[in-house]
Amino acid sequence: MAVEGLAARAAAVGLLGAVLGEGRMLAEVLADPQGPLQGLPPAERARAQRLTLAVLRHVEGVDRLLEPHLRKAPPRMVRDVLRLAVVEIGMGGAAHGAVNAAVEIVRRGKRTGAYAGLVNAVLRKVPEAPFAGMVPQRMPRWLRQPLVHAYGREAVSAIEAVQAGVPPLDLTLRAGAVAPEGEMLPTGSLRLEEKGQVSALAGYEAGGWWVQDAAAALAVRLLAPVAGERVLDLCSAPGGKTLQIAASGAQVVAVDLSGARMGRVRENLVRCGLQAELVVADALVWEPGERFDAVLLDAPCSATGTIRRHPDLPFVKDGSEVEGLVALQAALLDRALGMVKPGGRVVFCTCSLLPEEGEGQLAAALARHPGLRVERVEVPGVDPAWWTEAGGLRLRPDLWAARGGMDGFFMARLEGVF
Ligand SMILES: C[S@@+](CC[C@H](N)C(=O)[O-])C[C@H]1O[C@@H](n2cnc3c(N)ncnc32)[C@H](O)[C@@H]1O
Repeated sequence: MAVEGLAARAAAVGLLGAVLGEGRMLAEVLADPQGPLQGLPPAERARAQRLTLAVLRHVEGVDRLLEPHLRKAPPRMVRDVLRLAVVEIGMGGAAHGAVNAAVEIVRRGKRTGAYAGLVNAVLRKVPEAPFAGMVPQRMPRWLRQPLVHAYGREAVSAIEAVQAGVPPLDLTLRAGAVAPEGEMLPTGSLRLEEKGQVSALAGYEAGGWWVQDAAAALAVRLLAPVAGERVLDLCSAPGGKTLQIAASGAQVVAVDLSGARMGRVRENLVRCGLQAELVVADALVWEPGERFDAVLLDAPCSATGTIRRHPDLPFVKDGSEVEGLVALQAALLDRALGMVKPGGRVVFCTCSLLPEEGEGQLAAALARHPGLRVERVEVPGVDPAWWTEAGGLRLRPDLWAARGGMDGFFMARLEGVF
């Protein structure tokens, strides 16, 4: 019997195995030509990816629901098949289609055929609306604990509730851009609920907009580049902020360590008809040969502010990289401060929720550089409550929760004598 959507579901199970079983980041698996998506047409690839993300957003609750029906732990692949079917039903999919596909995938598996009956029996016991009353998935302890300490239990639960949902798609627009229908956010980003294929959206070819989370778009607003200025974009790939700076009319020099990621900056610039000088280099050693009017440093970080878009992160990372990242961010910030003209400004930002990669970095930089000061400038649409006492912007997924939230970021504008 042919089961509709079997290939996409089987691929989703493969993706889940790579993330949950092998600890690989989803982006890396998706880009792997030998990965589970190989040979699938674009629509099926998109479906497999959508299903995988949905499962990763609900693993904890779904496992709790399955637990009473499993006398002993089934093989990992069988568990992922069960998780996928429950999530599909939870998302409103037809139960019979999800169950048939689950049974078929297990039946066809090399060592799982004997579990087909169990899968069928367990899934028949799943309630019609399995997500009802399900507690949002908690972040892992290494991350949750410092966040509870920084923001309180209630805020962390609110962050987790936002992370359980499918995030909207935010676009950054150039003046006069042809853009799809959406909600204009107070900060100027356009928010779409219904996404489909990005390249099929109105105005994509014309290049008047690009995808960038509303929170991410605020870093360049804080930098406020103006036409004719020389602006350095350190750690620039894949280039959302490079495009934004270039669109202001400033001359951008964009630096990134990764040649492959810089390729994406180039593609984005071409599509949008914008220009920037691209340099593939290590910002820790690169010498610009000039000083800039303004510098943006979007430093590498734990990316813990982006879990709603990357729900694989909590399953793959264990926090062990954070200490090294904090040291790297401080070193990059000192480099950035040395590349700006007297009287210029530096914006430091990270897409992290961890204070040590944000508020802590700011405090440490002020202690290292007594001539440095934090400038709190007017950014349209920014709620005054988002500013920290020290003058940084702390953005969290639970801000604008009813609208779908925003990525977690910390950003601060530094001026003075460096
Ligand atoms: C948070 S991402 C930047 C996102 C980018 N600014 C944007 O808006 O699309 C951090 C980037 O830092 C780059 N990076 C990491 N270490 C670096 C270094 N030592 N020098 C230059 N770039 C580095 C990474 O390759 C990565 O592309």
